[in-house]
Amino acid sequence: MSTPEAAFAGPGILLVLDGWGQAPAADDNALALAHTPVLDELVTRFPSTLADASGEAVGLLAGTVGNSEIGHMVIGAGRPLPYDSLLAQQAIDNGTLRAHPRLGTVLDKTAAAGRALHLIGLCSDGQIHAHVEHLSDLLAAAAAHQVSRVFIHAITDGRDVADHTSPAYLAQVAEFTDRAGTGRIATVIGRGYAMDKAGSLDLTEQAVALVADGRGTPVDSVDQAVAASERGDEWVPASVLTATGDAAITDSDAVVWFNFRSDRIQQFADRLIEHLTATGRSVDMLSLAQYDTRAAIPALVQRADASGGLADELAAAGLRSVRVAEAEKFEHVTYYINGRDATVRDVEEHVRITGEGKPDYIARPQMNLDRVTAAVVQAAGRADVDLVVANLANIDVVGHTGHLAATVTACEATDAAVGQILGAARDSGRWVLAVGDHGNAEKMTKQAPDGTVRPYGGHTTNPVPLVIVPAREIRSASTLPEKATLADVAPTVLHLLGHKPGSAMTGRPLL
Ligand SMILES: O=C(O)[C@H](O)COP(=O)(O)O
Ligand SMILES: [Mn+2]
Ligand SMILES: [Mn+2]
Repeated sequence: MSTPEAAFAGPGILLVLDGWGQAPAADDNALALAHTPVLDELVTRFPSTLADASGEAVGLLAGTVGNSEIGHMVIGAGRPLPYDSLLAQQAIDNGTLRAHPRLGTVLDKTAAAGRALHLIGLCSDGQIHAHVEHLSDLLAAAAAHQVSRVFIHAITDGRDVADHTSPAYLAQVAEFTDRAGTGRIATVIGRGYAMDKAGSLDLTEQAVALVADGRGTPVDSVDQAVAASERGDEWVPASVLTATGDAAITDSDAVVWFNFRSDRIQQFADRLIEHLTATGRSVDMLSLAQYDTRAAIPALVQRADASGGLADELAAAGLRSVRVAEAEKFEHVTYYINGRDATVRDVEEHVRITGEGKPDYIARPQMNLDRVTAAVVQAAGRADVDLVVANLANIDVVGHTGHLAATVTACEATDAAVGQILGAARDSGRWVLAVGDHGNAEKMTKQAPDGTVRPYGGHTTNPVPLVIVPAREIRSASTLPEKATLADVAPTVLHLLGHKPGSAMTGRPLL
């Protein structure tokens, strides 16, 4: 293998700009609207390309938007990884989900005892946490096993899909139950409550009380539940469908979670398990894919092996890395980039930046970026650190508000931070590889099914910029291939550090 051009070789910084996608300038492109002299110069002055960060290139179904988990996992693994959404869809398409022995056993037991099956999950087709159609397959399985009492506890989205679309998804659920001949929506609640992951247990407890004990506002219809929210689909208050009748979880019932992604449902699952145990209710519980809960829940779809990635290669080579991100993306530069592996290797240091109080992303789009930047600059100045891995969260996290002006400010704050980090890299003789993990802020509107164009804070299928800034100020003759994917990042990083890509990596060094 060739050695990297001298200007690039040596210690470096891998900088993930979360939600940094590429799209032509438009009046809903926050990145293009923002004044970003540093980012603009980066892509014109240094070797750069566009990398695929969505769909099959990273291990998702074709045409599926990227997300932070698969994005960071593929950046770390150096190869596409079949993600949980893809594995669930394959299991549905080839019939193995419906025929899963674990599911069959639980459904038979539930049917024989005349107990209820509770299906809990996010009802949208955002395909980041869940796909409402997966519910349809579980309903068919319940019907095949003659489970007659099936209660759906629907979580409304408005984040991975355009806001105010939840009535359409709930109508789709009603079609599924009609088709299967079993199941009724029993409760509705917004994901802001049911899928909090910031440890705000007061929110989670509302979802637990709703699903476990039927405590919520009585409503006559799902539309009434949705209309009661003053902050869109994410914040639909805990609502009980009176027409469905008592759907509280009783002893010996079964619960199946149909979100495939763990991060935002595990807090709810943990608290529900604890609440049921504390109140003497023993249930059979399954989840569509594996969750990182305190108590293990048997899963219907197993995770792909993500070992042999950057973390393993750095450890084998004895290369020290410092990981820096604020709380929102801390797991992404540690757990996910390490292949969903919670081991902290001897040569790794993890720096988690936390703010004070509850974050308000619209009022403070800067978040705690100044402290993230300071930590990166500090780590970059250390001679014993081979690689600094950092995530700048603002473009994505603020982008999710769907608030254009705040997102523009987030882009500008990120631009200034990148400028400081580039300065520190120059001072310490480091190269910088900057890359997005998926698109977000370059597209802040979306056309709803009814044709209206609405603010949209979710992710996109756009490619992401990938730039390599040399350690020394020279005019480099190097160019990057026209096409790249996130799988090329780890091989490139190892190459710049003077090492070969790992044998499990299928991506290639871009220089
Ligand atoms: O959970 C979220 O905030 C969004 O649904 C997905 O965003 P992420 O993939 O960037 O976490
Ligand atoms: Mn992300
Ligand atoms: Mn995101």
